[in-house]
Amino acid sequence: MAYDLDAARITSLPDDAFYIPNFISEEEEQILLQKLLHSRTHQPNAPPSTNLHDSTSQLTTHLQISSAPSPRWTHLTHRRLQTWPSALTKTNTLLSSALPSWLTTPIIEPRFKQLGIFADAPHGAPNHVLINEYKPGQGIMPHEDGPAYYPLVATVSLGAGIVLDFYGKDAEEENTPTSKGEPESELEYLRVPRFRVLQERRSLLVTRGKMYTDFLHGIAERVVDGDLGPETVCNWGLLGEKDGFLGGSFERMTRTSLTYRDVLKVAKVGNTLKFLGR
Ligand SMILES: O=C(O)CCC(=O)C(=O)O
Ligand SMILES: [Fe+2]
Repeated sequence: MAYDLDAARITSLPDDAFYIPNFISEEEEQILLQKLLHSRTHQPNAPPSTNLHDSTSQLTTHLQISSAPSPRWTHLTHRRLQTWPSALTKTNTLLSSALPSWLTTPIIEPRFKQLGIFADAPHGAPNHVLINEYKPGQGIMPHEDGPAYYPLVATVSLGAGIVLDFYGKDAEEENTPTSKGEPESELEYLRVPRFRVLQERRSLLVTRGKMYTDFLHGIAERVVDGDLGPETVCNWGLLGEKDGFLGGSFERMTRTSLTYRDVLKVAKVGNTLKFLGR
């Protein structure tokens, strides 16, 4: 399949954001979800994989033991998370290690390559993937991804749709009081998103440049995403299957995101082991 990045531009957003529906097939989505289903919860001393047919997991298990922390599910209060190939160090450095093939093919190779989205990134390709899983009612607080990464995130959504909210960084300007009178705390202010992007399952969302550096992004803790339409959803015209959203709302289901990034600082694991061995 050939992709035309410019046709995918979300023109109502500041530079730059792109949306491609049906970026992966249903079969590819199922393979990825199966991989994640069989990942165990993070246990520092977990025994190696016994799945003899799974050479990827054997290889990564070997790498985990010899080098990096185990990238299995870590449970947070509001979602659970995997970090591949490993979490960054305290100085935002990635210990160099290949991504497993199920995260690489076909998403990075050949599709990101065809789109050229990481062509200008320092490593020419993503070297890091965060996987977040959200059950209905779960979300992620407005935040920015920060300077550890080249300012571009490519997100593939699995399992279900979800609305991603973007907020201006200037809190004063963006916040509106939820009630009249003196707010007791900052929490009394309800942040109103400046932009909303509906990410369908199997879609790709790319944000870079100003969209990366000048805005916060978050996912509201809701069980229903509502108020959906051409006026309120920035990528409405680019959606693959609008029919499911014409009623103006949908019930959340479990949604998993793969967020691909290029970590700027990379250390060779060999050097690190030498350093640790001293
Ligand atoms: O799940 C998403 O689409 C957003 C995840 C996110 O913002 C992050 O991991 O930094
Ligand atoms: Fe983020």
